[in-house]
Amino acid sequence: MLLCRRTLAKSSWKSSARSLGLRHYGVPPVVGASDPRLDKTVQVTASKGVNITHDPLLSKGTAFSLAERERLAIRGLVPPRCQEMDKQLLRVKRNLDDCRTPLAKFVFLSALQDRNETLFYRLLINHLEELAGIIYTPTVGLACLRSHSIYRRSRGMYFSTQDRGAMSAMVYNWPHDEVDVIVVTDGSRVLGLGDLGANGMQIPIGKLSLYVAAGGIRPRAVLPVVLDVGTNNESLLNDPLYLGMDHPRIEGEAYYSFVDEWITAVKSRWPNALIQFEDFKYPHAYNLLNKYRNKVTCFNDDIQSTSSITLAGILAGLKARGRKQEDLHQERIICVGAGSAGVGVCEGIIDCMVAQGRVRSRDEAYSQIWMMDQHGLLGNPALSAEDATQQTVTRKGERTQLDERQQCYVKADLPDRLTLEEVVERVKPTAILGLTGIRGVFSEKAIRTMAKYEEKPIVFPLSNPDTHAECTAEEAFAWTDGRAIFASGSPFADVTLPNGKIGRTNQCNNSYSFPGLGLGITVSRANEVTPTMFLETARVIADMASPAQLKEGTLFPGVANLRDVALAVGTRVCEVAYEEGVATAKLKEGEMLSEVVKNSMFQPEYVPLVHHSHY
Ligand SMILES: NC(=O)C1=CN([C@@H]2O[C@H](COP(=O)(O)OP(=O)(O)OC[C@H]3O[C@@H](n4cnc5c(N)ncnc54)[C@H](OP(=O)(O)O)[C@@H]3O)[C@@H](O)[C@H]2O)C=CC1
Ligand SMILES: CC(=O)C(=O)O
Ligand SMILES: [Mg+2]
Repeated sequence: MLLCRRTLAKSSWKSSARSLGLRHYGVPPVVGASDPRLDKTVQVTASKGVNITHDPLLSKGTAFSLAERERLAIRGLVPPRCQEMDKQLLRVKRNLDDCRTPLAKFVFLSALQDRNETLFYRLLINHLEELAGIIYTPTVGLACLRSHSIYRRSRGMYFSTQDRGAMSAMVYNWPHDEVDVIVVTDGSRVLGLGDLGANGMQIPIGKLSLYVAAGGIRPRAVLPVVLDVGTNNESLLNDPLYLGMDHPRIEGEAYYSFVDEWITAVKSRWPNALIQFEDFKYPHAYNLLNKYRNKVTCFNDDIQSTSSITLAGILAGLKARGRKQEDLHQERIICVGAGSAGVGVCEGIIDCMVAQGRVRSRDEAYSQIWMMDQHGLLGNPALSAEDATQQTVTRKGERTQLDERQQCYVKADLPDRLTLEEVVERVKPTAILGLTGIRGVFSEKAIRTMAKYEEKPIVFPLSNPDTHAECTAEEAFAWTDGRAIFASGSPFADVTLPNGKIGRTNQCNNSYSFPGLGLGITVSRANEVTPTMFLETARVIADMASPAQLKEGTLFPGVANLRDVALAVGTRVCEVAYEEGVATAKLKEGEMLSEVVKNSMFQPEYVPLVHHSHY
């Protein structure tokens, strides 16, 4: 049907709209309207012509119908044949498969996202398992390292030290009034790759792509942000192509007041937006979380959603061993890494032990976790001097003062700075977690010793990307005679064991938790992110694997099912928001929360585009 723009009266357009099966033709919705369900029916736009074909949120590439081409003034601007999404998917997948390297695939997918987000997200959802490893860890790590070389087009917003005093005006440069989720980094600890300054932008972009693909947040309602406070990375500072500020990081009061100006600016324009702090180095990560957690809707991904998924992995691991989740307090856990993620993960485990009511005090829960940093065990310095058996290597540099969070884990009965091998021999752990960013920290000797005492040791090298994992899957299975319950931060392939059986690998990454958390918080419009939300996220995910999967060592649904995981988590988080009185969205009488959450999830489909003058 060809609709002629010039002769189409408003009333006749409405009847034509009805015949096209459009549901929202009554009250003109605005672009980016607050009800996400509007996006599924008809999209109203003030744009025309190339402003549509060049807008990744509006473009359909070759799929504009003749009627749309006519009424939106794009006749002749695209090839004549109207080719629907199935053919487009065929084309982009073939082109993607032709890319020789993961980084080339990353660049290809970024370009697709920049010209047609609907197609990008459909492709991503259809091939989530394969493509998550490109837009997210491990390839996103390489993209961050090379970001200044592969730069094509800007996405998201940068706020830098030259923008002091201007941020409250700058937020209005963003073209969308509705922002549901902001992921912000200062690039100070990007995965396990260290300080990458403004190159860190690829992390918020990748996280938000998963917020959309898995969590069903609308693409137009996400905002990736870099706070460019400088970098201490000499090689970037000396690189003429580097795109960030060319000075060392600001610290102290200058740093915190910079972040404060940004938070104030963001909240003045988008008071309901969820802010996810990402890849901030320790202790800034904790300081910012503690400063803002009761003032704005925010959480720290590395601290809190990592704790949810790691706790889920341990709880599922207990079931895989034939134990109960309530046996958590009997686990002896070594956590190698005492930074944001290590401390955050352990706090989640402690919270769970306390919530399960199986420990008499929080201190009793702390006694089940042995924490290590690069200097070794957090132990008792007075005992180190006396301990004759201690083989502690001479370690360079002094440990800076442990803060009150880390102090909780100090073991008074063990010498300070014991090596991993020494700790394993003395503690006989049942589980070991790696959150160091350092490849090879789990030594063969340590894991073999662990496997002497525990039939099914939980071995979780959680650092990203894969090149920075504390051990590989092959190593973990080889050193435990195939008995390890294994999960890593970045994906590792299953391992064929010498006896022909398969050593199952799991990806234990916060990508299992943050999309659902964001979904539940967005739908409920929670004004606070509560500790229960993280505990319940863990519980929901821990219960997802079937007994048969657990028996063979599979702890979670595969990455291909991230959308189902996010729906389950999002529904529970939404319920918690109402139960705890932090939800501000009104529910209609008789509405089922699970249906509300499900229906709110963005689906990448082409919807009819309507120019607003037609209303
Ligand atoms: N799987 C997932 O979902 C997630 C994984 N991570 C990964 O966790 C890692 C750490 O992140 P984060 O905690 O934020 O980083 P931080 O920099 O805050 O902490 C790193 C910690 O590792 C310790 N460390 C460094 N080298 C060694 C070593 N050789 N032996 C023992 N400990 C060591 C550091 O000790 P010291 O203080 O003495 O230097 C520090 O305590 C990153 O690689 C990240 O990718 C993070 C979040 C989520
Ligand atoms: C996964 C993640 O957030 C990290 O490695 O930092
Ligand atoms: Mg992170």
